[in-house]
Amino acid sequence: MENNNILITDDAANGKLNDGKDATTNNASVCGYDSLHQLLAANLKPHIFQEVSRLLLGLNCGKPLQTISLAEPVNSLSLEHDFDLQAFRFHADKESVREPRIVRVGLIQNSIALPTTAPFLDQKRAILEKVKPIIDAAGASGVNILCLQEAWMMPFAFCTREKRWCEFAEPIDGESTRFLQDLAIRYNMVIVSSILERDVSHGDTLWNTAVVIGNHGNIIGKHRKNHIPRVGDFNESTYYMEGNTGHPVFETAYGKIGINICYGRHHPLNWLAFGLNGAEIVFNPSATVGELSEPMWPIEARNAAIANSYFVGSINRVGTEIFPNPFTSGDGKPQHTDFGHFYGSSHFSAPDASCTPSLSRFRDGLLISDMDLNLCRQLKDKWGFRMTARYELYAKMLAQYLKPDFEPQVISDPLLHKKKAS
Ligand SMILES: NC(=O)NCCC(=O)O
Repeated sequence: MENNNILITDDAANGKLNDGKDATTNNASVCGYDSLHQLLAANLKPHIFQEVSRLLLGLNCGKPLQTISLAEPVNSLSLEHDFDLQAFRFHADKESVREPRIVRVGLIQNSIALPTTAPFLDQKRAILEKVKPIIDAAGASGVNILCLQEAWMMPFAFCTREKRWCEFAEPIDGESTRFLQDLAIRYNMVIVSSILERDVSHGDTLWNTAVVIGNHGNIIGKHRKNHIPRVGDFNESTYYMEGNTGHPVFETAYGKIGINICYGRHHPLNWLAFGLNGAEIVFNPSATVGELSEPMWPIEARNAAIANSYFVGSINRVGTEIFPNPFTSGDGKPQHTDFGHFYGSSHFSAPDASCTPSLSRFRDGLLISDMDLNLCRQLKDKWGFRMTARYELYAKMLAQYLKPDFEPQVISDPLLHKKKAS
């Protein structure tokens, strides 16, 4: 079947793709492919694919995003431990006053390692063990800043509402932080680790927290998730409250970073606040499922990067996690034992509207990107979003809106009421 110069085979139209892969071989795949990008690359003629990529991924400094080839042992690690590995480079224009500020950033997505019925300590240790070779690959690639997915050290059990999963919580300097501190020192790498935190100084309170570990293994600080979801099976408010750390930006050896944890990505003001505090890269460690959010996933982060003139690193976990006891979603539908499929698809977005292809929808993965942080200011100079933002207008509007006697500014068509009256 030939359609406007795009090759769509009859097999593809019927669910079989033209390399013989069956669209149904892996439910979590994109018609048999790891990602939409791979599906398009394999099924479009090269010149069509180039044009589709220009529109889908944008251009960086007027060109398609460059890939980077990584030296051994990185490729061997990815083969041996079966994780997706991709690497790209975002350029900025050459400036005459400032030197380029190139930083290598990594994102890791992973599934859990043992069934959720295994003893909790075994589950956590197995995840740490599984993620270690991926961190080693990041370290061997010279990654400067690495971010892991939301609550990477445990199954995302917050769908169950069962309190026993609280046992996975750790203090800021707990087991998983200590594990990462050693790796941060070994690889001279900043690591952002999103954990279920137990705040022992405040009555054993729980938080959803990102710990920022410096490249000398020191704990630079923490940020607690600002917006807690109450959607679908995301029953996180049963476990922890809205964060109390504001919108900190951490000045690290490699750049200024912020962390907008998962559901916070739906809140443009949350993204804005990290930008106002000077972030150059904002990470979005997430845990979200296909049915709920997949069409939103590539849009929100990219929009945040554009609107706030910074880079965004989006990370989502992978796999389907089955829990021992069934639960319902309060929607009259049958009870079930899983959240749905965590669709991975981690990627980077840049302030110039370009973005990388996504990692696999169903495999563990490491995404690496070099980024010249000079691009942030170059985009501020070009588009002037900060200058033209009219913050004073919105500060006034929000101050009004927060008052109990707020009245929406609506100007009704007088004819509307006349018609209603007659
Ligand atoms: N972990 C989390 O906040 N998930 C909420 C669902 C979503 O934001 O897609």
